[in-house]
Amino acid sequence: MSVRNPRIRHLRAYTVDAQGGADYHDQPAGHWIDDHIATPMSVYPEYRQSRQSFGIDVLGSLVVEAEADDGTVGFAVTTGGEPAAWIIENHLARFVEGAPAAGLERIWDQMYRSTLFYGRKGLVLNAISGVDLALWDLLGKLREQPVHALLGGPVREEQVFYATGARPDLAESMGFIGGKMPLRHGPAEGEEGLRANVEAMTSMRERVGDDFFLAYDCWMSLDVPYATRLGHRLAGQGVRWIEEALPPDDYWGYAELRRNLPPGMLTSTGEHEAGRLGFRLLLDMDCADILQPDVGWCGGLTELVKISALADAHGKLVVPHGSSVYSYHFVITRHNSPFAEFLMMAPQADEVVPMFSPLLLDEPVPVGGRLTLPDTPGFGVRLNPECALRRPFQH
Ligand SMILES: C[C@H](O)[C@H](O)[C@@H](O)[C@@H](O)C(=O)O
Ligand SMILES: [Mg+2]
Repeated sequence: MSVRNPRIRHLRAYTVDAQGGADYHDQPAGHWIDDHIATPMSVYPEYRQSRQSFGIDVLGSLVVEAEADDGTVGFAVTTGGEPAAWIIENHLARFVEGAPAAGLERIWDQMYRSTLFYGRKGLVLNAISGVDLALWDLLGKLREQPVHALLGGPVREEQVFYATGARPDLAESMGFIGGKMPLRHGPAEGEEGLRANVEAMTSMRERVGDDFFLAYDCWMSLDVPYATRLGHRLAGQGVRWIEEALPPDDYWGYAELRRNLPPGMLTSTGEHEAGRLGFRLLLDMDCADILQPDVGWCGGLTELVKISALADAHGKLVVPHGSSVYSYHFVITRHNSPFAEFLMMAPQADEVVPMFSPLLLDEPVPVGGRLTLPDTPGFGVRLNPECALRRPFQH
């Protein structure tokens, strides 16, 4: 069998006008994901009730297409919208076009080094991730292999999932192994808020079985004293981990919190961290038991492979944040990623719907909390032709 290894002739970045998609925080009113959820902005009463009120959905979805000179097209979706599209078209495309489709490492390195003067994390790494994932999809299609095969192949037959959403009790009945709820109140909401946070978890524990794990997602909203008190008030309730309690740059705080939490209650973070050096800091400083890179934000699959190897060498789990099919292809190939996250995108978290709906076709979802990935080449998904793409900048 001959190996097709053409060059990349075109890189294109699009935005999408539809709601939802890769920017899954962009949902209609009444959706659980935009209900009263604790955030760093909860210190301001006027921004407590809705995350959209402070702009959680301003970026929008990004679609990146990479076309090889034999006409094969790979693509990926993530968040980033117009600002990321601008970076890709005006800056990153030069490192991709003309390069061999199998030259992922060199392309990644050039994108990263050339943007260091304004990048390193955040939006620029979103853009790099989008390009990197599109290139993995392209390579899989050229090689006629699923991405998980390019990564070394599955280490297990099927993937099990925990669910994130407002209704872990319903998730349990759907077959998920655990449920993670958003914390609703931040420190500025005082003792009453703390009591409500504890009561919400206590009542959820009463509604689920003893073997079903629960976790609290704090979305960067707390400080060390509050998170420590919350952890101790929840002791004995089968709370497996306290997630992203602090701002992502507070490595010192995470290390302290990890020491403070009651035995058996783990610390997790990394959803808003990027790059192997960011994760190295989390590991070196003993900040967390579980790392949660988002493959659409942390630098893509090329970087996630390195982050995961570092974590593995430190005996830590990597349970990637969301990112749908892009993380499933990775998780199935690694022993230190024993389960995956599924974000419940149904407005009331009462049914399983594809996370990036309506943007992708063939997006796999867990059934009974489990998933066997198909062997379709690349990531095995297609763009939904009903979602109109717009290319705001063309190089
Ligand atoms: C539910 C959380 O507040 C976020 O919306 C979600 O993106 C995330 O933090 C997660 O871990 O899934
Ligand atoms: Mg989270």
